[in-house]
Amino acid sequence: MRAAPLHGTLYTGRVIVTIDGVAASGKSSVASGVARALGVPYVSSGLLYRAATLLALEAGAPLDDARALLTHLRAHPLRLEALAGGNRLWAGERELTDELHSTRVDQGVSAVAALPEVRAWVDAQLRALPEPFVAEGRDMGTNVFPQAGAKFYLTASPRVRAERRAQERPEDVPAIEAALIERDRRDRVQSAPAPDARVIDTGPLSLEGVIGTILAALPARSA
Ligand SMILES: Nc1ncnc2c1ncn2[C@@H]1O[C@H](COP(=O)(O)OP(=O)(O)OP(=O)(O)O)[C@@H](O)[C@H]1O
Ligand SMILES: Nc1ccn([C@H]2C[C@H](O)[C@@H](COP(=O)(O)O)O2)c(=O)n1
Repeated sequence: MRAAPLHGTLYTGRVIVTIDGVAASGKSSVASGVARALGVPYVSSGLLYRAATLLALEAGAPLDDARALLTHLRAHPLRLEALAGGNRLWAGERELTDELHSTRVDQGVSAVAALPEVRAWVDAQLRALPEPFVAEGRDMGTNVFPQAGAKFYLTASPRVRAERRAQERPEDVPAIEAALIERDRRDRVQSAPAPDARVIDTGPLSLEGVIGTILAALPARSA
């Protein structure tokens, strides 16, 4: 992996790197590694959709009721703390981060993310963040930051992704694989590579290998 100083001057300006991809393709791990190497924060957009879903579930609000969800979000403002080492998500003084990757949030989040009003709300939070940063999600390179200096899109087969995720969760590989395929299907509308994104199949690569591939592909000067 390249050392941070190589990109130190490049990423002090208004530069955004986007890393999109399918569920569990390694977006947040890779974005964190790239951000650390560049000495900038990374931004996990999925956490905002996950937090909106958790609050709706807790309030017993229907996940397809955009008006109720937005009213709730305005009453309970969320704050994304974007750091290179990891992102944290707060609702007022309460930290939600550790509750955002539960199975029930996984199952509900695609319905919430399908609502245009919620997407507009999330996009506004993201566009208000100070540059530079590495942004990961589904539509960072296509919709939210089309002006980004460098764009990547991560893929891997559902089986590979499920095997990786099974190392983190006490569920069996076929059940995780089926859930990933279903979430990919539900997120398909907003999850496509930008025409100018480099697509990376992470299947044959280690985490360090993917991070190194991205660092090596960054333009020498893109500000
Ligand atoms: N290239 C890789 N080689 C091996 N393991 C990897 C690789 N990329 C990611 N992983 C592992 O796969 C798991 C999923 O990665 P991660 O959580 O970063 O994916 P994600 O795309 O952000 O997931 P989600 O879409 O659910 O938010 C983690 O355990 C991570 O360490
Ligand atoms: N830019 C984004 C980011 C996320 N989503 C949706 C789709 C995912 O199922 C969900 C959780 O994201 P993850 O943590 O898996 O990255 O949020 C989206 O539609 N657009």
